[in-house]
Amino acid sequence: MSLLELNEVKVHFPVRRGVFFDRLVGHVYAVDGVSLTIEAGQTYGLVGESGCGKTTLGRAVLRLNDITSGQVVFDGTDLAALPAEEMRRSRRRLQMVFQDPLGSLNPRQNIESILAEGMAAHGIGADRAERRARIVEVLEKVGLPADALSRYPHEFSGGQRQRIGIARALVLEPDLIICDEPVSALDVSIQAQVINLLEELQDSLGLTYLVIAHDLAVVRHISDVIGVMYLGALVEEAPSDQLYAEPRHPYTRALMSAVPVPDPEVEDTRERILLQGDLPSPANPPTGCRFHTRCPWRQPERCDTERPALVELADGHRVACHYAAEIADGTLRPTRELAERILPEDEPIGAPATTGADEADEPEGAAGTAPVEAG
Ligand SMILES: Nc1ncnc2c1ncn2[C@@H]1O[C@H](COP(=O)(O)OP(=O)(O)OP(=O)(O)O)[C@@H](O)[C@H]1O
Repeated sequence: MSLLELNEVKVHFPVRRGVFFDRLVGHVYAVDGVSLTIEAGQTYGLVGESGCGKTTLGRAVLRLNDITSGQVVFDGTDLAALPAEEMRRSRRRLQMVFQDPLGSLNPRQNIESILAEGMAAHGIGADRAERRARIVEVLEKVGLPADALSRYPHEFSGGQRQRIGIARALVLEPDLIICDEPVSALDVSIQAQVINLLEELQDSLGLTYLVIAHDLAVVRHISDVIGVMYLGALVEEAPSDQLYAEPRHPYTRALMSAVPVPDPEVEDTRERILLQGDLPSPANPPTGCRFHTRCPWRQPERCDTERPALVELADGHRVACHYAAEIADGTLRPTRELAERILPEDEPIGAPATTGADEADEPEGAAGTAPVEAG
């Protein structure tokens, strides 16, 4: 059963200029038509470079950002259409865990007060004693001692603070938790502990997660399904193992090729894709396929003018690329100048499909090449 369904969700931020910011000069197309479904009890991992709209999408689900258009159907109700008071009540069931635990915890409140605040706002627990009992129970679940109650955020380590952030969500008994970069502020050694905790809690409490992260390794470990975002839109979505075994979108392949592999033999021989240019501005996204300005397989005309839909190629594997099938079976070769950088030296380059790669097709503003880096 699906718990959360997004239908063509758009979040466009107005850009205003003028002395009184009264002149509308354009929009930032932060999220520009995202449709996805999250099954109850599952984890959906959302990845992509910094600025691609992951956080804005997460916040839109909670209506912390205004939704320009589209539906956010949570357990059968379209949150985008709910009156403010009903939305406030629904928020108990949808919680967010933030990247920076310290920044999201009030330094002047002790842990009991931080956790009790949300409970009181949502009418959970008849009195202070009842709330305290519940808080103690949750602190134990997240691996914190009961004496944490009277302590303050700065007295805890980064990993413990993230546990407090998780506890703050859990005391409200949510169904869905949106974890926005839940471990990226933490030491690598602590990251695994927090990820394991999230998994244990999911198993014992039947939680559903939307995990937003730039780190593909983190997302892979925890996710059932992964969605890859580029400039406000999903470019690929697949069950986690399937995505790693057979990434189909050129952008996903580039992201994956930037992740180091621990085996030196594999590391030396595997595909490495260096993307040209920087991420275009979401205030002025490219026409056609948004990735065409950086795509090693770009075909002039169609890619420049026609926006590809997210199409199901295999069971649960959706890709937004006009040439996904041809790239996968090798009938479409990358363009010549990029091919030199992405193919092993002795592999022949060629194929007529690359002929469009002349000076005139150089993407605008492509100031060189840079390995793609997410987050
Ligand atoms: N309130 C806002 N007003 C205008 N533009 C915004 C606003 N919030 C975000 N943006 C822009 O929307 C785009 C998407 O931002 P968002 O934070 O969602 O990306 P992200 O993928 O989560 O990146 P990061 O990993 O760096 O947080 C960015 O270009 C950002 O500058």
